[in-house]
Amino acid sequence: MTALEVEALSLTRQGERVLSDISFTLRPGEFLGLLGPNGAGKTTLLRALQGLLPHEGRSSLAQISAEARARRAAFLPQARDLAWPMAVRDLVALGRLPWTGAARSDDHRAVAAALTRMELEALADRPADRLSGGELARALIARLLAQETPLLLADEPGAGLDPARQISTMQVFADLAREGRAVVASVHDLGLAARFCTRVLVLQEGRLVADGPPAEVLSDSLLDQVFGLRVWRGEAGGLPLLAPIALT
Ligand SMILES: Nc1ncnc2c1ncn2[C@@H]1O[C@H](COP(=O)(O)OP(=O)(O)OP(=O)(O)O)[C@@H](O)[C@H]1O
Repeated sequence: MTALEVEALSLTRQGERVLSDISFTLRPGEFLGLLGPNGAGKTTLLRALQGLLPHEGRSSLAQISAEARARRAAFLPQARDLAWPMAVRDLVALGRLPWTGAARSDDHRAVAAALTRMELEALADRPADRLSGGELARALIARLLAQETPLLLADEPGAGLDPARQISTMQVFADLAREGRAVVASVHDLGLAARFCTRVLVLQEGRLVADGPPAEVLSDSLLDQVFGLRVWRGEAGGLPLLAPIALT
């Protein structure tokens, strides 16, 4: 059983090749970190594989109806927009909209669980337009969680979060993967990707240049070649530490 199959996906925008021949298969239990420099194609890939952008090739998610897709995959876009002011609890409850019939009896539990996972209980009744940027980012992640889909797609979920919240959010995604969901998140923090992701996929100029466990993929030569970075490496609590030091 697979959570997502992407086969030979390519995309051209304004005559420029933005994605070239991307193929990968994701299984339940995987937390995939999508890495790559600015402009490498991470956002484009996250959108194209849902069928939100015209592309060549195949994605299992792009082939199904929008209704079925919303029950299979939840998406956190890069923009942290709030369409109109509403209480945080109601914002999170929007994640339940794809569900109908008997599944709606789970709404209360799913919203409460998402608020708890993102430590938002104390803010649940606050109008979402009166949150800080990081608090709103957490509320939007809670909306993603409340959708309770087998696959979660998140574009830079750590953006705007303080270091502790970045760690706890990566931990939430890692836990969800361990519980049997599949997660794809674009991540700029190589250290967090190394610690929490079970697998990383590295994009460079729209091409897939590496795919595998972080310990194997994030070699000195790859980080030099793709990011132009030299890193410090260590270990804490049985998990790898990796911190950029300088440009190569
Ligand atoms: N609307 C658009 N029209 C044309 N080109 C675009 C458009 N949006 C993005 N691009 C180009 O597509 C390429 C990939 O962009 P994308 O946003 O997917 O990169 P990214 O890896 O998500 O970058 P970042 O880390 O900066 O968020 C870039 O060269 C970008 O300039």
